[in-house]
Amino acid sequence: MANSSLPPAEPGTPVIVARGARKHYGAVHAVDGVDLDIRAGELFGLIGHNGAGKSTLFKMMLGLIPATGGEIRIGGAPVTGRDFRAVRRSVGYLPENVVLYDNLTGAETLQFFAQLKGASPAEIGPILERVGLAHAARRRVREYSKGMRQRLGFAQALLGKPRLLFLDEPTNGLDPEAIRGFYTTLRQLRSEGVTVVITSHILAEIQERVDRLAIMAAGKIQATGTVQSLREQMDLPLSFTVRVAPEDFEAVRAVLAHLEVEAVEAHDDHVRVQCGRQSKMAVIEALARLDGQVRDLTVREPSLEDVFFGFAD
Ligand SMILES: Nc1ncnc2c1ncn2[C@@H]1O[C@H](COP(=O)(O)OP(=O)(O)OP(=O)(O)O)[C@@H](O)[C@H]1O
Repeated sequence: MANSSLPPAEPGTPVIVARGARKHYGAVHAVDGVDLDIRAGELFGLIGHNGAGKSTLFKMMLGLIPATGGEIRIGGAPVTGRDFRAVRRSVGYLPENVVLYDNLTGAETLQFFAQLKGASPAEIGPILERVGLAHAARRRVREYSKGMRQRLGFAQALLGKPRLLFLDEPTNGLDPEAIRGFYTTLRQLRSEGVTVVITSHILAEIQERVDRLAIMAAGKIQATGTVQSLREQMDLPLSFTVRVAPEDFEAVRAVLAHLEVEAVEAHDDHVRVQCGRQSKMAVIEALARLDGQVRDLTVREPSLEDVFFGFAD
């Protein structure tokens, strides 16, 4: 069971609440009036350009740097207040650049962090197993690859059975297989009731994996929601690829002629159609009339990258 200092919350109830959170460094408004509700048991993504303010917001949420203004509460406790010390024990944090000691082995590293956190040394073996480092437990960190160091950083964040995890760029340096394994572990943690907040620059990686996300730019949250709801908010066009023989290109144009479509372009063996979401079903119905001529049809939703540039630029 997890520590009781951050009490288990009903899934869906806000566990992190930010209201007007600000951090100014002189003229640099690193975090500039952030309102955010992160719910218990969700896998929440925070994305933004370099310098958008993500790491600063993380550190504020952890109570590591004082705010210039506004308030952040975790489990109801203001992160700058006395009660937060107890809550902090149920929070795991993987900083963007985790500091590791080259002369220690993986197991010794976790012993060191376990002491700092007041976590039981009995957790170390299972955690090393969980992050896929059991085989390297007795090797010195000096000999670790970048991906192994990152796994060890993740392992230290898991000490103390946190109910809330802040992971700043956790997949930095991981290969595709390791990234897949990492997200499997996150889903297991979520099923155990852990709330996970993660930042990443790799939008393709995050878009299918988080429950909700926030897009941050210039210290502000520009949009929050599921990937699908952000797509709908941005109202970017859908893209159809209609595979037809060149002699049928005109037939495609003809059935679409009276519909609201933004573009119809002929390519080697297909026609590319762009339309607003509201026209999607009408376009599908029209193309279905070309049964026999249309060989295949794919509909592409805007990617998170498309949505991101819409909100963050
Ligand atoms: N200690 C500091 N003193 C002065 N400015 C700072 C400090 N920490 C951060 N900043 C500035 O605040 C802004 C936000 O930085 P932050 O590291 O939070 O961005 P980020 O979104 O995490 O970026 P990245 O994706 O590159 O990690 C930047 O302009 C940065 O230069």
